[in-house]
Amino acid sequence: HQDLMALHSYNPLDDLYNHYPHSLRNIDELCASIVRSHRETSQYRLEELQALRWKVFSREEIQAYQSKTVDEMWQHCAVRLTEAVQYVVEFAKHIPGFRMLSQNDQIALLKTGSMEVVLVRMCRFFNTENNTVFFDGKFAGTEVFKSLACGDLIAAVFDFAHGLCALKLTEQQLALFSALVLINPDRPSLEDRVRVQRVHRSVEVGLTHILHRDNHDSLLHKLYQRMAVLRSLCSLHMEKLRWFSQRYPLTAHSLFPPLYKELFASEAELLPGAAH
Ligand SMILES: CCS(=O)(=O)c1ccc(CNC(=O)N2CC3(CCCC3)c3nc(-c4c(OC)ncnc4C4CC4)ccc32)cc1
Repeated sequence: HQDLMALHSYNPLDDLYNHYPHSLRNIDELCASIVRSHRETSQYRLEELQALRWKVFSREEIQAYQSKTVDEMWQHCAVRLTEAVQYVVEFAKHIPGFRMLSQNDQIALLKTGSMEVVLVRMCRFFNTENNTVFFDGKFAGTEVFKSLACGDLIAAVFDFAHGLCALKLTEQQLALFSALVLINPDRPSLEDRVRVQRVHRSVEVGLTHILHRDNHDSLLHKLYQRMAVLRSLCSLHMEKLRWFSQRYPLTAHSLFPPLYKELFASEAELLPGAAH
């Protein structure tokens, strides 16, 4: 019976605790710095969003959005997205190990990862009761984005936000999950994949540590499923972006400097210095 009990209560992290107590301190420090960085770069505080929770757009305001032309609405959204991406870049810079990567690897991770983290963060300002997302100062339903002519993409974004909200992640879990999404060793064109793998692994141990401490080990598997959905969402988005850029080359060229150049030219910097 005793063995059974021992077996039942076995947890891989116990090894970590017992054999490498010093690394436990490191894990706590790692988690603390990622959580601190998330809090300082989250763009909106949860209390602010809570206060605005029922501030939705009026019929007139929705009309105004819907009467924008396709490229006007894309431009408008691009400004909002670019703003959100800047906060994610700041978040990335404070993840222990991220700054040690080469400049090119930092850009390669941010090129695709920053959009994914924007989508992960969206669950912080998503109201599942009326299916609205905080956008442009109020909570918007899918109808606000009608003139983007990307109904399937917007529906997928809302579904993703719903799914992530359902997991009821704490800010700490969200911070570690965001870092895990960003530090992805499978990104294309990485120079030093092994180094990225090492940083990814440390963040993964941090997330496992947090989930174990919160007695929510089952969440890790669900978070990995969410990451797969995230990747498909972002490739759908890239498809739309290519379609949009072919149809409205001038807008795309003037408006999406960082991503446009990255999509259609050589390496352009996505880090804040170049984006302004
Ligand atoms: C990265 C800088 S860049 O390289 O210059 C760049 C790259 C791409 C684009 C065009 N895509 C775009 O604008 N998108 C796409 C998506 C919906 C699919 C994935 C995220 C999205 N979302 C929002 C958004 C929100 O942005 C902060 N906040 C709340 N809601 C929403 C909308 C419900 C989705 C607002 C714009 C927006 C623009 C600029």
